[in-house]
This record gives sequence, C-alpha cells and structure tokens, in this order.
Amino acid sequence: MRIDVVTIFPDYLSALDLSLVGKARASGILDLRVHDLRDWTTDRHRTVDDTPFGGGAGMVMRPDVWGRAIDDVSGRGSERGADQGAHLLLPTPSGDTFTQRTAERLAEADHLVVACGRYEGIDARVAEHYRATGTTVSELSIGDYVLNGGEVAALVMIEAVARLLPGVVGNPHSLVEESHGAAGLLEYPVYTKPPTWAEHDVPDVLLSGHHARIERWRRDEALRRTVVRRPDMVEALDVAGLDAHDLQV
Ligand SMILES: Nc1c(O)cccc1[N+](=O)[O-]
Repeated sequence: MRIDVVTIFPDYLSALDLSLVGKARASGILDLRVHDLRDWTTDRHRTVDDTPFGGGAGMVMRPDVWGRAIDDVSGRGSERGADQGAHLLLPTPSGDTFTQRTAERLAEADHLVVACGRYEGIDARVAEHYRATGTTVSELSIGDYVLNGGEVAALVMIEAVARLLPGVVGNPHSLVEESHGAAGLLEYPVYTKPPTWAEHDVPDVLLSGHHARIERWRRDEALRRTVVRRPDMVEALDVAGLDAHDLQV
C-alpha cells in the first residue's frame, strides 16, 4: 500500500517513522510519503490560505494549492494518467465517523492520499472536484472534539489502517480478540506477573492451565465489559453466535 500525506507540518507525522508503522515502511509493506503543501505554492510567501467568502473568523485553505498537490501525489495529470485508484481522505470534524470497520475498508485500498487541513478547513470545492472527477473521497472524523488540524487524525487513521496490512502485526490472531476487532467486542482484562500485586490477585482461572475455561472466562469478560461500557456495540453483535451461557452475563 502507498499512502501520501500532505500537510503544512510534515514533522507532525514523524511518529510514523517509529514502531510497527516504521518497520512496515522499512520492510516495504507500506510506502508512506509525507509532503509539505507549501511545495505547491506559487508566491514568494508560500501562501496556502485566504479569508473566507461570506466573512467570518479565521482563514480557509486555498483550493488551487491543494489541487496541484493532490493531482501530483495521486498521479493525476501526469503522463501515466490519472491514478483513479487513489482514495482521498480528508480528516475533518464534520466527517463520517472513522471506526475499525472504516480502517478495514481502507486497508483494502492500493493508494491513499491524506489531505491534512488547518485553519478553518479546506475550501469545499476540493472534495467536490475530486468526487466529480472519479476519485473516491472520504471525509472522516476520529471524534467529536476540536483539534488544530488534521495531522493528529491522520496519525490515528494511518496507524489503524497500517496495522491491518498483512505482515505488520506479528500475531494476526490478536487482531480478532482486541477491542473493536472481528469479534465485535471490547477486549477482556489482561494480567501478567507478579500473581499478587498491592494485595490484588490475578483471577484463579488464568492460573489454572485449563484452556477451555480460560477462553470461556475471557469471552464472558469481553461480553460483560461491552454490555456495561458500550451498550451501543451490543446491538450490532451477531447474537446468533452467542449461546445461552453468553446471554447470562
Ligand atoms: N476533530 C477534528 C478536527 O477538529 C480537525 C481535523 C480533524 C478532526 N477529526 O478527524 O476528528
């Protein structure tokens, strides 16, 4: 997979040089490129924004600068023809909610272009133009709070997507059991040594060596947590996959 990120703060994305995403880049599983939007400006002040039509506070990011940047990184307008396969992601508080299901869908793409807005946002014609000319455009929100720009959201989305790529996470089975994973539940509580800490003991079943009982306990705890903390997730559960014991939780 190739991911191009365009931002006025490229250093913000340096965290993607670390850990699993960094290793995926080094191994070639992920071709991640970070670009400075100002490289597509044409004036000596390298201007990327202007005042909003209709008035109001703040500044809006110019469509012409973004257009040149997105065309370049997505291969549109080049000799090799438009890379219609590039999926344009626009992190925005007004977007559709980014979830694990969104990450799974995006992990199937060959090429993502992430446009990180700042100020009051990117001129709305950018999304409109690329939708109208055959590019898949997703305006996505990581949550209902105010950030200073799209870079933090880009980090979240890219990590959530990259870790789903084959070969990135050591034990693919863990992708099933983790919160919001394929099981559709929150993760069960985890414990390690020492067996007693600050007068708190590890649940006996986890020390029993009885794998069927351990598995059942973990599933019960995952279900219990989900029912208590995220009743909204319970509604989406495949209840057909639950047995009478599960429903006693
Ligand atoms: N919430 C927010 C924002 O305030 C600015 C850019 C992106 C997001 N978001 O993706 O959630």
